Amino acid sequence: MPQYVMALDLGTTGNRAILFNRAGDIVGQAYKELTQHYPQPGWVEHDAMEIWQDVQWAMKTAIAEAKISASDIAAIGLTVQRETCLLWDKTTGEPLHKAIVWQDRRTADMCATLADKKADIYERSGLFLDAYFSGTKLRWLLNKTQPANLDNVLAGTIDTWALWNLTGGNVHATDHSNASRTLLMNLANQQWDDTLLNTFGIPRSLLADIKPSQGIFGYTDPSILGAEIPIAAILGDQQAALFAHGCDRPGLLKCTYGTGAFLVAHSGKEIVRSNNQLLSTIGWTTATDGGYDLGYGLEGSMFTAGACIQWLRDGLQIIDSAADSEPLALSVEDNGGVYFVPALSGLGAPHWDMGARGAFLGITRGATKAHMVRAVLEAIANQVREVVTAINDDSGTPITTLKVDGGACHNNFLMQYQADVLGIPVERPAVLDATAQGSAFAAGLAVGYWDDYTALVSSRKIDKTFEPGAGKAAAQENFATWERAVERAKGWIG
Ligand SMILES: Nc1ncnc2c1ncn2[C@@H]1O[C@H](COP(=O)(O)OP(=O)(O)O)[C@@H](O)[C@H]1O
Ligand SMILES: O=P(O)(O)OC[C@H](O)CO
Repeated sequence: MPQYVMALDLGTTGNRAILFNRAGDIVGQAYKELTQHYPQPGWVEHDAMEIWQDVQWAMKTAIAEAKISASDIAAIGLTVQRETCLLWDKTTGEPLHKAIVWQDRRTADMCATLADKKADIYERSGLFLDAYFSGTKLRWLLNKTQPANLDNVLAGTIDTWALWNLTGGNVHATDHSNASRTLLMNLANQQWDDTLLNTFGIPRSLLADIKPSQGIFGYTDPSILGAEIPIAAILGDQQAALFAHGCDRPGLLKCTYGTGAFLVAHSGKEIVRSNNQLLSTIGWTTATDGGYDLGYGLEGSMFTAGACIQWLRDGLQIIDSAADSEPLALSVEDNGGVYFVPALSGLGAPHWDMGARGAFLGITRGATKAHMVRAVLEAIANQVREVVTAINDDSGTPITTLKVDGGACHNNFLMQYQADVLGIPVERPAVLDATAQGSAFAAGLAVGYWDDYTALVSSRKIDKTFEPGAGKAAAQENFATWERAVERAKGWIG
């Protein structure tokens, strides 16, 4: 009997495969960072072939590390960076162009031309008219590549691309949580919406079938791993983390600090609309005999979190590794008056300003790289505070603890400052890969490998709870000054 569940976590920064045993422990994993392409300012692309090659490498390496065989795997859960999308030729399997990443701003002008449709788009999709989402990206790709024969073309987000390849080109599908990020799905009936398809000029024939997040999507082609393994869950990575944290009802929320930071609250079985510029989205859906169960979410999407740290490492080259940011930030008493606005891809929630750009303010002759690194880490937490304030206002019940996960949560300085600036405890789990864990849990539950969701998520261990401490007053002051810096950076372009 198969003894493991595999998660495939295809994030913006990198792709990983993780094997979980029945106790929910990790028994093998493999990770490869993904090449980021920046062909022009504000543009970000991924090579979809590189993603698929890295997925195959990660699966095989994790299996080898765990010393198991593919037939020991009961199910695969797939979770992905959302909104990033591509077109490919189904006869050759070749992408027509690099995938356009969610952070990419190239379609900001296209969004401006659709401004009169903004209210209708929000009403139908729950999303704002912003270059972040897939709708305008797919239109840009069609304009650019001008496919001669649309019958041979398929479109998809990264889950759809990976699923199509995993199944040997047999299944062209996505799940409700990923589809809800495209600007093309009607949030109320969970189908592709003809008016939205018209607005963005996307032929329906290019799009994947939308299926429940938890349920069988297909089986791996035996030529890949030597076994036919069911792909039994697909979720957007933020929704997968929501699932892992046990946030399955209103009042429960989490924040994931990966490339971006995403605060998502479960909002129940009805669509909840925000008064504070948060998105309405799908949490996840679960296949049932006659259809599916459905849960919605409210989301504050912050485009740049760990990505700022990657930029300090690769762009400015003032740190050697992401982990170096912690001792550097702690090497100075405070930020020395330096503030950073993390608008490297514009600003998401709660500002939704595609024209904002990143900024350092308050630099004097005494500023050092330690002050700048500290300012960047503080900025990541300050933007989370803005979104927590928005969620608190929408729900009317202030949150009392923040559950967190994601790569940047390794940073103790960031977590402590987050607790200080929020004035509430921040709870960090032992397994920070909650996105992978959530997709594994969802897949394992779908095939009966596990049978009790509540028991499973309750068995997760907490690594550390960061309580607001001596830095609380200073953090509150910092936040007030930082808000002024944000105002200066808004509307910089256009
Ligand atoms: N110790 C650290 N301090 C701050 N940021 C970190 C640290 N370790 C990793 N990161 C950041 O976390 C991000 C990777 O996290 P991950 O959850 O894997 O992201 P994704 O799912 O977006 O690929 C990178 O952007 C990296 O810069
Ligand atoms: O790659 P991540 O984990 O930062 O997540 C990306 C989001 O899904 C974008 O919406």
